[in-house]
Amino acid sequence: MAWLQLRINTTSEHADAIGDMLSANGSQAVTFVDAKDTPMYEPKPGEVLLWPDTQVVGLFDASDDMKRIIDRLGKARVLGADFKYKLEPLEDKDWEREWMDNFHPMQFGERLWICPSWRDVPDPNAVNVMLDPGLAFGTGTHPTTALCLRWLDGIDVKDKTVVDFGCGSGILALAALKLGAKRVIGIDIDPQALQATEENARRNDVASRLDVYLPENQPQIEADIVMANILSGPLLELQPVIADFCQADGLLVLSGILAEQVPKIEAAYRTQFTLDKSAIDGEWARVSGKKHP
Ligand SMILES: C[S@@+](CC[C@H](N)C(=O)[O-])C[C@H]1O[C@@H](n2cnc3c(N)ncnc32)[C@H](O)[C@@H]1O
Repeated sequence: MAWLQLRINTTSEHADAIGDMLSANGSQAVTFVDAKDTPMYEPKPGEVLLWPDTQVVGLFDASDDMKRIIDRLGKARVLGADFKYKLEPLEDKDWEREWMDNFHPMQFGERLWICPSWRDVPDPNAVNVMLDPGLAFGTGTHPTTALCLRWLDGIDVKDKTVVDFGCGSGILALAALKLGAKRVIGIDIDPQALQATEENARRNDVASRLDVYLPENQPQIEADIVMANILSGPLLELQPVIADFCQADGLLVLSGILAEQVPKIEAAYRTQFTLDKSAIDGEWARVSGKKHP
């Protein structure tokens, strides 16, 4: 099916109303994108943040009468008859295939490879995690995941118990299991993430050493290693929970933190952990350390 994209630059104040108008005029999907390059911090629960310069993008069937639609939009007060827009054809692609074609095996540190489950492994002797993230976050392409994977590759995981808080696709949990962890607990607020984590564990023949939980059912355990790649807001809010998962002398790695948020995270965790020098990848950071004895 062929599609047309209608792009309208506006402000965060009018973006919602314009999005509604596009939907009312037959747009099959409406997305909001940053019209400039403005950093956006995480929203509070239930809050939707838009950029000060927001571009509203409507997706229309190529057979829609765009001239009539644009004339109608021009009658709206928030736009006006001579509003600026860009109309462009959207190449018809198999989007799922496209994503899969662009996901390739990646090496992290010395031993660890994340390999899409539908591809051959480049090095059969490496520690290979076969992964299909499905709808969950965590392919290894995001710097926050990469920072944690490199850290994991650099420590001794053999026979350790591990908590992966915010497990997403299970990428960190599986990496720990493939590196020899005795037992891993994966926790996530998203049931689809727990499902992806379990499926990936079966795919890697490590399911018998993994248990997954929603936060409300999470067990009270003290692990040798605790990993949490969630955003800085929940890392601060859940500091007591995350810290309590780590036993004395246990190791902690945190990511999902913007570089400028590091001091706040360090201040919150320094009370119970001796922290390493933070690691930075682009705008993202990793904080790691060892729990006080
Ligand atoms: C950035 S993803 C990380 C996924 C994976 N661990 C990785 O490193 O790529 C964060 C995950 O944490 C989950 N999450 C966010 N807030 C959470 C919370 N308060 N408790 C548990 N999980 C949470 C999200 O559903 C998401 O799957």
